[in-house]
Amino acid sequence: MTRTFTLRVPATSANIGPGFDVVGLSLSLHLTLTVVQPDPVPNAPYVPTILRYTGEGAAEVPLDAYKNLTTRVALYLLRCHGIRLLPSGLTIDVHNEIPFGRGLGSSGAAVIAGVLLGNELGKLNLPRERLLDFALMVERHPDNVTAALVGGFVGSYLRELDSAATEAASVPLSEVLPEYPPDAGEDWGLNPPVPPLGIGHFVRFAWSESIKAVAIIPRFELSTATAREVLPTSYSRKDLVFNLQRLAVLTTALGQSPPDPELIYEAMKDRIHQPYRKALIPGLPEVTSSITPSTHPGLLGICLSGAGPTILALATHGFEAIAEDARTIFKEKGVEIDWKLLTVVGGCSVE
Ligand SMILES: Nc1ncnc2c1ncn2[C@@H]1O[C@H](COP(=O)(O)OP(=O)(O)O)[C@@H](O)[C@H]1O
Ligand SMILES: N[C@@H](CCOP(=O)(O)O)C(=O)O
Repeated sequence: MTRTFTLRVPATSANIGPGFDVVGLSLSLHLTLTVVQPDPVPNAPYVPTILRYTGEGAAEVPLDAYKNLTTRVALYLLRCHGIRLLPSGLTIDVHNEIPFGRGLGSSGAAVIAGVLLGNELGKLNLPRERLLDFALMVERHPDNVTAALVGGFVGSYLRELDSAATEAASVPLSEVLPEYPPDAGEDWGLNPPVPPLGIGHFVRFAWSESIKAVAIIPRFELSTATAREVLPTSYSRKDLVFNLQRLAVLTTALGQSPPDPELIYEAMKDRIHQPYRKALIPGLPEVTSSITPSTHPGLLGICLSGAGPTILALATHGFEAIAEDARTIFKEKGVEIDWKLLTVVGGCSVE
């Protein structure tokens, strides 16, 4: 019997100021895949996957299943379980609400969609902790993928691995997700790098229902890879302590009702990544320093979303004033924006 299922994965905002590569928040924009898997017909020729795509990124995303990030991740999972190809005759309709390269976790969502897809197609029944291991072999910082997988306000760390496991987890991405032609020989896909067990660990923090997220989204893309290249490889003790102090407070402060703007605004400041990324995002320091709880009642805190260029303002009210004033500041720097009022949502689903 033909099988149809739907995968839904939320957008995420990583870091929330001081929690670089540590915390993430799942937000109400989704990547949705509707998958139709026909019954296998014995001895019939292999029918390649049809991938259709609407919404954000539709003009640029590859529709070849061997080039598209989501289907490549699904294939990686399948290859690790002895299945060399996607099932014959598969049709995947993708609708995407998450803008590409804006710091809202589009690639993390695509990777989580890929592990869910592989898990379903291969009937692997892997628990979500194991799905996270596979996702982490592709997206190597845990903040986005963990929040997209489990939902809510999430903190995560990568376990210290022994030297063999470290080596296994450090293989180049090109070996995890090789691009290859659909007519590759019978030997293709044997011995993919299987992830070590239990790479990522996470915990969900409380989240105050009254807090909404204003995503102020510049109309330009900034790849996460580029925004990571500008970061230093070491930091001063002063800057590390600055972030650790704030992160410790923030993880509890955002779950309190009513949330305290005095505490949160300061706790969302960062010295580990935002100062280095300002050269890539004209207007970033001006927006984050001039929109404050005293100038904008309802604002709790403001930070770069993920690697940017989106700015995330957490607030209980006054959303439009926050976003329109950010628009004015960005405009002075020659940057046009769109903004969206988002809520914190649950993690991915399979139906
Ligand atoms: N739904 C998707 N399907 C396929 N590829 C995707 C999808 N979403 C994102 N990507 C890939 O990820 C890239 C963006 O990733 P990245 O630079 O990490 O930015 P982001 O902050 O949006 O995650 C896109 O340019 C595209 O190559
Ligand atoms: N911690 C990462 C988060 C990247 O998030 P994205 O949504 O921009 O992919 C970083 O800051 O580099």
